Amino acid sequence: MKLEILNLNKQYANGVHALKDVSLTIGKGMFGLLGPNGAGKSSLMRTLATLQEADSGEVRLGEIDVLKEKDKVRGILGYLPQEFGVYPRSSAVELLDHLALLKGVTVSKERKELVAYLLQKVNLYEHRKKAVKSYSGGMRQRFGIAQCLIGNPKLIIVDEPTAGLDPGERNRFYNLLSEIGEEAILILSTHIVQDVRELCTQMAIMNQGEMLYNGTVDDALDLIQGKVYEKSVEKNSLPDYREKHDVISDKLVGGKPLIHVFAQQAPEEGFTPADANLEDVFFAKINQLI
Ligand SMILES: Nc1ncnc2c1ncn2[C@@H]1O[C@H](COP(=O)(O)OP(=O)(O)OP(=O)(O)O)[C@@H](O)[C@H]1O
Repeated sequence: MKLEILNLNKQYANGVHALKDVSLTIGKGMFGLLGPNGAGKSSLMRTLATLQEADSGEVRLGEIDVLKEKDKVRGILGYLPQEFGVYPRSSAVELLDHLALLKGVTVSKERKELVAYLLQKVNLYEHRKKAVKSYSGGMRQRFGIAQCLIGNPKLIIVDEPTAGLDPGERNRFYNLLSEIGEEAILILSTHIVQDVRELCTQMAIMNQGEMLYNGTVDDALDLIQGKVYEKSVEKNSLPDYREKHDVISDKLVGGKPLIHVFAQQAPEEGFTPADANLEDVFFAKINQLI
């Protein structure tokens, strides 16, 4: 099964054009949708999850017309939104049981087995009786994945799932995602480059409603391989470098800015070839250098 998005457009009432002729084809496995805040990722995810109308365009999931046959999509969709609200006092078991019932698992014994299976899968079984509200960020996100998996979805959408997780929690969450990403189409929407680098082979980069890149992570890296140079510079000379060079990014290393520039050859004294990474591709695309 493939997800095909064709010329999708969305303009909000305030005039913001959140999706501009967006086209993408996504197959089975983990797909990374990368973009800075405000790029339009959530608008796209909400549209795919049938929670929001597009102005024009087409989306097909296998034989299903996603924009028209919403109930069919919902039957095979797992969605973890950016803001995942939970009922204040319900335990994980109660909440999952309730959600499974809403999703049509009406036989009580079946539901009980499913809930236990899901809680084990996301490693929350021993915390099953605690209120979800009391969970840490990482546990809550894993609970979010458990509810996503009810009904054995063919399309799984997770929107910015690792924001706010500490490194340990993030790693646990990565492992869980990579496990479930094998059997379905899984779209991971994120502004965190590391999420995509560690988990995805296929990816897209989006900014201001436009798709700037769509392809493999390796091809993305090839776009800049051998064309990134770095130099540690003084803070007050940054504007100068920005003016003279195609600066991809600057970040503080040991309190001093380390700049990455895009160039066909070593630009000047003091620059050394950098190991180009996905973050370089991301910023080079966003800043329209490539
Ligand atoms: N309901 C809405 N009404 C008006 N403007 C909106 C609405 N939802 C989103 N926007 C605007 O559309 C643009 C895209 O927002 P969207 O939330 O889709 O981006 P995003 O890439 O998911 O970013 P973030 O990570 O910040 O949520 C932004 O400029 C945002 O302010």
